[in-house]
Amino acid sequence: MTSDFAHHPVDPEAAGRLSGSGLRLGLVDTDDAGMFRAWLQATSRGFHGSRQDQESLAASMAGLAHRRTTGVWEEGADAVSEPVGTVSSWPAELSLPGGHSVEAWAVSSVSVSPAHRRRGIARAMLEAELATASALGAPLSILTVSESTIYGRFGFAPAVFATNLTIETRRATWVGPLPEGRLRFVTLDDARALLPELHDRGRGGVPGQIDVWGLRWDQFVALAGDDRDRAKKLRAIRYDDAAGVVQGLALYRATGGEEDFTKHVLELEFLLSTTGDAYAALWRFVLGMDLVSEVRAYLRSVDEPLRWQVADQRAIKESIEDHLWVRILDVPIALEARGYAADGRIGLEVSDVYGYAAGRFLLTAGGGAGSVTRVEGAFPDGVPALAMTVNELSSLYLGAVSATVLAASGRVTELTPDAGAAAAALFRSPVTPWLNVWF
Ligand SMILES: CC(=O)SCCNC(=O)CCNC(=O)[C@H](O)C(C)(C)COP(=O)(O)OP(=O)(O)OC[C@H]1O[C@@H](n2cnc3c(N)ncnc32)[C@H](O)[C@@H]1OP(=O)(O)O
Repeated sequence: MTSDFAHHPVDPEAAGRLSGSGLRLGLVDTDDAGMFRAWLQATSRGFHGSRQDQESLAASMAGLAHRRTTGVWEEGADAVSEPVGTVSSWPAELSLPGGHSVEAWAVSSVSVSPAHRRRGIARAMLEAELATASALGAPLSILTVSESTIYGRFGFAPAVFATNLTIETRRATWVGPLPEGRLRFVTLDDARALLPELHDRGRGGVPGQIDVWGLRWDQFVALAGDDRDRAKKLRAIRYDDAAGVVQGLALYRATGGEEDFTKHVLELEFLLSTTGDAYAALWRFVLGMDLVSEVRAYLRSVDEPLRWQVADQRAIKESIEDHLWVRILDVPIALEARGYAADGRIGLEVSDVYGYAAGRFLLTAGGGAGSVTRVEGAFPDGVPALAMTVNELSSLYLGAVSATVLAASGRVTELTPDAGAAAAALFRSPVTPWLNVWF
């Protein structure tokens, strides 16, 4: 993808449509402090955030300047007035099954002023993002959503799920491994220095993870953001293995305990591990904490080994939600980028109201890799085939959703008997997809 993605001209079709309503779609020059500040304040208001103070504006400006930053203004508004629509985007490295990765067009900060909603501004901005991503050669786009009802119409679909855990510590006696390494508290600055390296070491093996930007790490350790109470209570603990190599880190806060001091809640904000050893050591530490009756953990994998490391699985209550949404734009490039757990062929008839992913494709998987050809007319004899929209193909892409389930739900049509099972075998991911950040 071109390194000049931030300056690629806005989509003329979407811009023309908005112009007909007295609105201007344009890029924010992130070197222009006044213009960028106004865009950031509009975005914050759109998400019911605080009016940003100078310190947090400065952090956002430094941390987000590299992104493509787009706004919508009322015609005639000057450059430093707040836009009525905001969106940002950038090429993110998305981990795929088989230890592969792809550059995906990440979309974030979609907001429209509450005074300008339901007039098609978000639609124009999203359609412009898809056109830009496609023009720049991105095979797919990704986002995390505030509401799950907005993005299906643009071809996005849930592709990675995440779970929030509530754990009753009294029942969660540790029965897992007893690692031989060492746990020790570190400062938030030290945690900040460790997080990117630990994340980068582990993310390639987990489909759905992305490369995380610096400002997000600052926010994790409360070095950015305006929640002072959170910053005061946040603790960081690292795990070094028996050889002395750092292999994991956890961030947590203890809250509550006012009525009964033995019943604090431990909010596990982040737990990152690069080995099973580090995972077990950090979870064991968290669950064994004195004066804590409940642990709450956020954005965890839907397939946590933890379930098998406590005496009573019912100590863990889960609340699963869609998390990462995917929108495939170029079917051959996207499907050839990932690895496959089985050999075989499958025919895919894909419809897409925007046209990007529409067509008939033959996927041939062998030796872990896949190749895709376009098919005119019928699929070859004997090849199992499925029909679906781009949404379902996007849900299947990372292996978190099974084609048999989508076939049973009626979302995917089996054009030949048992094609769902054949596709499920090909698309399956041996590692459960997971994404541990919002963007
Ligand atoms: C990737 C992310 O950034 S996720 C964050 C999304 N942003 C937010 O939640 C912030 C608060 N909300 C907002 O700023 C706005 O309400 C937005 C961005 C969600 C929608 O902006 P609008 O300009 O009002 O949307 P627009 O008028 O273009 O509507 C486009 C379509 O989405 C639908 N839509 C808009 N908002 C919603 C919603 N909250 N829930 C469900 N559907 C919605 C509209 O009905 C319309 O559907 P249609 O064209 O198929 O009939």
